[in-house]
Amino acid sequence: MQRVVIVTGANSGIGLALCERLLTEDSQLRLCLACRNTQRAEAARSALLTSHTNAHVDLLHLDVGSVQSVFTAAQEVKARYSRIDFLYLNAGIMPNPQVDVKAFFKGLFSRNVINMFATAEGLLTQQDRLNSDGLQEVFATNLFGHFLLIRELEPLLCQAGHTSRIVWTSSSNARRSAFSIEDMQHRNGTEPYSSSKYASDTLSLALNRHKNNQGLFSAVICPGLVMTNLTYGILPSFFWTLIMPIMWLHWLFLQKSESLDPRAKYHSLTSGLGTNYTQPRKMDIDDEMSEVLYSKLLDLERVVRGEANEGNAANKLINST
Ligand SMILES: NC(=O)C1=CN([C@@H]2O[C@H](COP(=O)(O)OP(=O)(O)OC[C@H]3O[C@@H](n4cnc5c(N)ncnc54)[C@H](OP(=O)(O)O)[C@@H]3O)[C@@H](O)[C@H]2O)C=CC1
Ligand SMILES: CC(C)CCC[C@@H](C)[C@H]1CC[C@H]2C3=C(CC[C@]12C)[C@@]1(C)CCC(=O)[C@@H](C)[C@@H]1CC3
Repeated sequence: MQRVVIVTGANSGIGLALCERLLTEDSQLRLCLACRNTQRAEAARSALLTSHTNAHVDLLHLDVGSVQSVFTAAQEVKARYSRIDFLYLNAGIMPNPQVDVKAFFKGLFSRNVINMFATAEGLLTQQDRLNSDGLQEVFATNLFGHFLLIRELEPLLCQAGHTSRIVWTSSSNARRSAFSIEDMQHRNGTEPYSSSKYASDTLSLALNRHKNNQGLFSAVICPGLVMTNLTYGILPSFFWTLIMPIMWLHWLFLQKSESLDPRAKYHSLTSGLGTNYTQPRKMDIDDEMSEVLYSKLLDLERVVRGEANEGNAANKLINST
């Protein structure tokens, strides 16, 4: 049977590379590129069709950072497909990133140096802002929009006798200490990216707990360091070329299909001999917090649904979460 796969943020970087790979693995796929920018999405579709001439590649307009766009896109998906086999939640942003150069040089001569290169711990801050729904933009894009999308698509994802998978593109930058359940949108901190990625790890656990019995399974992957628009937004490309000899240890990907552990994040790594492999590592998450996050996201969902029906008023949202 033709498998239906949806990829958010599919028009560039990891999302586009993933689509290439998926079509190489299974040319019969029904692949749907869920993107916010129609022009870039069409360019990505053309590029994919150049290398896979007979592929079925659909486009879907989706701004995952906008509640209304998620609702509209989900309606469209439900009209087009009768089920979803894979939903890759890959779209992500890291706005206005700043690298703390002083912390870098300090870290370079500390015992934490390997970890620093792998996770950017203590090095990266961002400037977040409120979006037009009154939500923090990084939270809305990297986490909440995807959560709403899952909720809207549950009829297609949770079907009797059928297994569907969700795959989150997380990050080694996800850190427990950057996330607070009292401030899940990260209004008061300077590491919204790390917080949102930690929240997606935690949410994945809760989704497994609530949805496995309905045939829906969630997994978290961690692509390592990949040269994309996101990384070029952090530092210019010549810099990356300069530090490449050091960074090659944290290089790209190989995913094997295996039975996935809901508490593990699947890291893409490269051995000293240049072989790519995937390694599951236990995530620093706990059941209780994942449950609280899940129910807080459901509360927020109720609020935005109320807002969407009334068609307005960001302020209520700001005050209620
Ligand atoms: N590059 C890296 O080293 C790492 C990346 N990641 C994660 O990988 C994922 C992909 O990022 P990457 O490929 O690196 O970066 P890119 O910037 O190349 O890709 C990000 C994609 O997400 C899309 N996107 C952003 N905001 C929205 C939105 N509101 N609605 C819909 N689509 C949106 C972008 O679309 P548009 O073109 O319109 O901006 C783009 O297609 C992210 O989740 C990132 O956090 C994780 C670890 C490391
Ligand atoms: C002299 C320079 C100012 C310092 C460069 C330090 C590098 C070790 C970091 C700079 C950007 C970092 C980074 C990541 C890891 C550490 C750095 C390469 C990530 C790969 C961490 C995981 C992610 O999600 C990526 C988006 C990060 C990209 C930036």
